[in-house]
Amino acid sequence: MQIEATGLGKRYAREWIFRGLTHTFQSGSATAILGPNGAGKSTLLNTLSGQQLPTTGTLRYQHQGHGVLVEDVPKQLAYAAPYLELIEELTLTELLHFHTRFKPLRPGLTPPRLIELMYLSTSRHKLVRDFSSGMKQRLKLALALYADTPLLLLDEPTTNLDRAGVAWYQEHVQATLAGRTVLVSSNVPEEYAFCTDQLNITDFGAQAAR
Ligand SMILES: Nc1ncnc2c1ncn2[C@@H]1O[C@H](COP(=O)(O)OP(=O)(O)OP(=O)(O)O)[C@@H](O)[C@H]1O
Repeated sequence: MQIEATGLGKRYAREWIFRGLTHTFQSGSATAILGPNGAGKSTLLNTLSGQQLPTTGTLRYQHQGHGVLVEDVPKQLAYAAPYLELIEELTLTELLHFHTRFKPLRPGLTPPRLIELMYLSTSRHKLVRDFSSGMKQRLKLALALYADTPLLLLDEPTTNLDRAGVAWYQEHVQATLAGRTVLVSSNVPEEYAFCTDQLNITDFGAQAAR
């Protein structure tokens, strides 16, 4: 999916978070959105994906040569972020069956196979509430990485992951990149080493916006 932002700006009350962003995220590209804590990376991801309205500017979306309305973007989007919750009162198997009714997995991939890919076979009947924070993060990432969507947003993807978890993320993000537009909000180089483009929010963030 291609996202074309023109003169994009976002303000909360009197505070501009970013302003004057004109940039095209090409179909099939992977872009790291960089900047210090509080610079506005998550706000930008949420604005680019149509989940928050911009204060100024316009966004246009295209997929396979056709325009996509902003209200249809959520269907085309997979998103993993620390502030997005899992349904914790379900078991892992129940959650995968429920979630994938709305956000199907890539063709040929089944929930049992996804459980194997996450190395969570022994926890398949465990309540998600009882998962460790690293297990929950691996689950959030797997649901996003292996969703059949042309747009993938990853906000601080290695939050709560140990070394093995980071290596798992790097392997599986690489395996699921092809044909997708990927945006990664990050401060950690190992999270976005695969990205071909970088956008530093401080170039059009709060400081620049004043
Ligand atoms: N709903 C909101 N209302 C008011 N201010 C907000 C809201 N959401 C975020 N902000 C402010 O916008 C600024 C940018 O926050 P944001 O979470 O986008 O930054 P970030 O770069 O993702 O930070 P971090 O790296 O710490 O996750 C912060 O000053 C934050 O307080």
